[in-house]
Amino acid sequence: MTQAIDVMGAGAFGSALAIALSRDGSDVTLWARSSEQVAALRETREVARLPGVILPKELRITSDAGALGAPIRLLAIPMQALAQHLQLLPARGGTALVACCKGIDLSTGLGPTGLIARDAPGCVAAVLTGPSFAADIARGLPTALTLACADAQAGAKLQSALSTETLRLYRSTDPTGAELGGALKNVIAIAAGMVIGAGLGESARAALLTRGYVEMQRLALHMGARPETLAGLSGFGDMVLTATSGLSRNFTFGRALGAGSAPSQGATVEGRATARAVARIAADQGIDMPICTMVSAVLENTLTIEQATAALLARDLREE
Ligand SMILES: NC(=O)c1ccc[n+]([C@@H]2O[C@H](COP(=O)([O-])OP(=O)(O)OC[C@H]3O[C@@H](n4cnc5c(N)ncnc54)[C@H](O)[C@@H]3O)[C@@H](O)[C@H]2O)c1
Ligand SMILES: O=P(O)(O)OC[C@H](O)CO
Repeated sequence: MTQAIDVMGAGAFGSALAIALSRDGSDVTLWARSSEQVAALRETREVARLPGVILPKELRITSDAGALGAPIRLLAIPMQALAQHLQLLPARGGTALVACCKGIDLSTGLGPTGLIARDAPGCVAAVLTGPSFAADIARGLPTALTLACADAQAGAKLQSALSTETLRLYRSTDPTGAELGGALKNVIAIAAGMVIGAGLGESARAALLTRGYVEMQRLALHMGARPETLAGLSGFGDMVLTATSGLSRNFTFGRALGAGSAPSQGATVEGRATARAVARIAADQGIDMPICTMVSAVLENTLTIEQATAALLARDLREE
């Protein structure tokens, strides 16, 4: 049976997922925010953020939320826009809302499934996350992601509906761990970019990733996540991709800051807001998160990268 899926957000990731699922035979509707964007997409079938990629002709494109109604809705919009989006464009009860964004909401400290539970209580909350560049998914390159949903039965159905020949989903019943891994790795990727941009070397990056991963685990476990989730695709896997690739917006943002040059404007760099949210949570709840806190301080201009590096190196010596 053909599966109907709505994808909200016609940026890089939403478009890539819509393309992959449509090619796989699902009945996909891609929702974009403005009628101008819809008109351009319908006319050219090209996505500005995915150069060279053409939208399949079967894929419907709309800005009319009234035209949506599939039992599965993917939410591929920036994290800080999710709360408002859920309130302005509610889904009918029973819809599976699959968050595809990575971050922590600044005003509430909630992750995407927490916001869905709060703002769409009659819906199923799930998160799709893990190491993947939109361009790779759109090109049909092999990719593995985590589909996490607290309801095991609903999660298994989503895993099956959203997997394709090249997009392989592993399921988890730990959305807290999956979404925190995806959020925190962006902060670590910014830090890794700063290290490389500032010329501190590959050894320093390896040390930072290892200690950054300890911080990811520390915060996530404090929030009730399972350690194996952090060790999986959504945590360790995505940290490796994002903190080592020049294709990552978070890494390249940090690298530009480290090199003392201006980061490119207009890119969705989720780790910026997440760093602030994490620094706040760490201070409020007394969780030791030195790297994330330093990233936040550098972004707030209260520390330079040199000062942050010196402060991290001067911490008390400890057991690993
Ligand atoms: N691009 C990737 O490779 C990739 C991979 C995995 C996950 N993600 C995640 O997907 C999410 C979206 O990233 P992206 O790469 O598609 O970003 P993008 O900048 O390419 O697109 C974002 C989309 O959200 C829309 N949008 C912005 N503000 C909005 C609002 N207030 N209400 C509704 N829609 C709004 C924009 O119009 C745009 O269509 C992020 O959380 C990102 O971490 C991206
Ligand atoms: O370009 P980034 O840094 O937002 O990373 C994209 C994805 O999250 C990588 O998994």
